[in-house]
Amino acid sequence: MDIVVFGAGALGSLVGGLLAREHHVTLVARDPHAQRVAGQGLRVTGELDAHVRPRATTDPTPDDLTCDLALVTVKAYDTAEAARTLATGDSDVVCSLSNGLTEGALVAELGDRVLAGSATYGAELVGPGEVRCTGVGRIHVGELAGGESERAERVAAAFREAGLDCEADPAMPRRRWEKLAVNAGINAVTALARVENGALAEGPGRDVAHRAARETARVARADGVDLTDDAAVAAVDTVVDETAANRSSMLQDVLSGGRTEVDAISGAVVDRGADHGVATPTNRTLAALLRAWGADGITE
Ligand SMILES: NC(=O)c1ccc[n+]([C@@H]2O[C@H](COP(=O)([O-])OP(=O)(O)OC[C@H]3O[C@@H](n4cnc5c(N)ncnc54)[C@H](O)[C@@H]3O)[C@@H](O)[C@H]2O)c1
Ligand SMILES: CC(C)(CO)[C@@H](O)C(=O)[O-]
Repeated sequence: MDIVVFGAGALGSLVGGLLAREHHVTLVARDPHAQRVAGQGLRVTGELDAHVRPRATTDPTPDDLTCDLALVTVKAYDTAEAARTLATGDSDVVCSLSNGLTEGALVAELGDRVLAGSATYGAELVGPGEVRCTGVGRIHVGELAGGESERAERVAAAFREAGLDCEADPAMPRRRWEKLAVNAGINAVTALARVENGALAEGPGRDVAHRAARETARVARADGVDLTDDAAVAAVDTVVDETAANRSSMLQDVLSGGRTEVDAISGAVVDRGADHGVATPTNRTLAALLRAWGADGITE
């Protein structure tokens, strides 16, 4: 398969690097990472080990972006720009692995080429040309509206050929909303309280994370997705348990003084809730506090 990975930072370099063992992969990345990959290849270290030579570019032409599959692995807030650039090429299928609700920005530019995706692999960019796998997870792909899908099966088979754990999921809408509930609960609370995920196993943070997840489930149901409050809360508890020692991606963003994905996570729950007349006071408060930090944030 001809595969473009748009936004090859941590996750995109890991997934793109592993796919390059079997497929023709182009990484769209930024320098100095792109330059190092183009010159010396990409090393995958940590829980997996590979040295591969995908193509890498910072400034893709429409020809570079013409492919069987474009994977979008930018931070959620860069999705709209990625979609505009991808629209200059001719990709058969486009699939985002970013956290948060990003499909609106993709569909606006790329229409029905867009598939939903999610990834639970863990990745850190160690430095130019090297990505560390911090957790072997699983990738799911499927139609935005759900249902069986030949093209999602094709994508999943191509991932498996390259040795990645990947399944086509006919219930992607539910999977994505459940992941949103997890991120709305864990990411926002750990980023604001400055605690590891495991701190939400008990105490006041747990209660706030549960409230945020229950609100997300209510909005999901108003959106036509069958996600119960109990299932959303159970998903938060499972991830807290399985990733107790992790610093969530949003906590890492706050600690490094970077921009957070608040708009696509807590903010998306609030906005979608407002569309359906569902009150989301906990997510509204979390989003406001994260935005207050983002406007004037102290990192020490
Ligand atoms: N890192 C993980 O373990 C992990 C796991 C699951 C999901 N995610 C999600 O995946 C997404 C990406 O996360 P990440 O940790 O890889 O972030 P990251 O910041 O390491 O990677 C994103 C990369 O996209 C690049 N980029 C953005 N716009 C670009 C453009 N126009 N041209 C070229 N490059 C561009 C950035 O420079 C950056 O290197 C996020 O939504 C995150 O929540 C990450
Ligand atoms: C699953 C998760 C919450 C684990 O830290 C992760 O999605 C994150 O950090 O964004």
